[in-house]
Amino acid sequence: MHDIKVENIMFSYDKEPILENINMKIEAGDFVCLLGQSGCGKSTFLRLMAGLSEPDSGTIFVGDNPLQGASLDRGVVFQDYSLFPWLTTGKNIVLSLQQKFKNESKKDLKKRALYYLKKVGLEESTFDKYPNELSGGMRQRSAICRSFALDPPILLMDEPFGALDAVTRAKLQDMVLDLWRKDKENRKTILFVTHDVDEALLLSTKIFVFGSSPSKIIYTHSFKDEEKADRDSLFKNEEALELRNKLIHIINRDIEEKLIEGR
Ligand SMILES: Nc1ncnc2c1ncn2[C@@H]1O[C@H](COP(=O)(O)OP(=O)(O)OP(=O)(O)O)[C@@H](O)[C@H]1O
Repeated sequence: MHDIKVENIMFSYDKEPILENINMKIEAGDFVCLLGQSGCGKSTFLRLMAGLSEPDSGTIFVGDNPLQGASLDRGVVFQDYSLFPWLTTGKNIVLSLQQKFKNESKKDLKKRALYYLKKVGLEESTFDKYPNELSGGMRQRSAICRSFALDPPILLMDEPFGALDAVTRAKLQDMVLDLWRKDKENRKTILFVTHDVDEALLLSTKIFVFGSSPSKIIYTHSFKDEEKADRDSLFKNEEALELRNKLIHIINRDIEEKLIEGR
């Protein structure tokens, strides 16, 4: 369990600056939501966190160690489910587990996969089904199942529920919150990209709002434990409503400023 420190990260694509001077402090066990308008660089930042790209300058520390490349310590869930279509769901999960739990037998890995399939609300029979035989929600549950079964201390989630209908989305939000909360001793640090303010308010212990062109952090909010609203109280709690309006205002202002700049 390690804190994460992001120091002065700069990143550009083909000399086009995307991220400018990103600084963050994240405590181990935080549920962090990264908010911001479309195209501002949230996914780019998550790719840096995953070690899939390198910053032009600056350093990300996990504990005392500068982050270098991809690692099984950081699991990733993307919006597009990222399951190989030619393998059954079970084989997809076991294949990933084999990389981490090298000494475990296939039987034990299957047992582990089935345990987590149940945890994410999927039937055992899902194990033998191909991804195209599952609904979008079931595929995303499978991808989340794989990530939790791998048990990384840090989980990076890039708009994992963006493609789902509202009801499935709400169910999966509750499921991830539940999985994160229950693991009290060893709570994962989650970095979750979304452009949905309500989703961020429901899930996060900490919110970073990314501005655009090039992206800087334009607002940060940390919740104290007692402030945290749940789904039932979210829209009844005045402070949460005030924060919601503030976040929407900050993001809209950022969009308007970008439109004015582009004129
Ligand atoms: N591989 C790439 N090559 C060049 N430019 C890229 C590449 N990937 C992303 N970009 C650009 O970088 C900027 C940031 O993109 P990014 O996907 O990180 O934004 P985002 O905030 O995650 O957006 P969204 O919420 O729409 O997913 C955008 O202008 C995008 O067009």
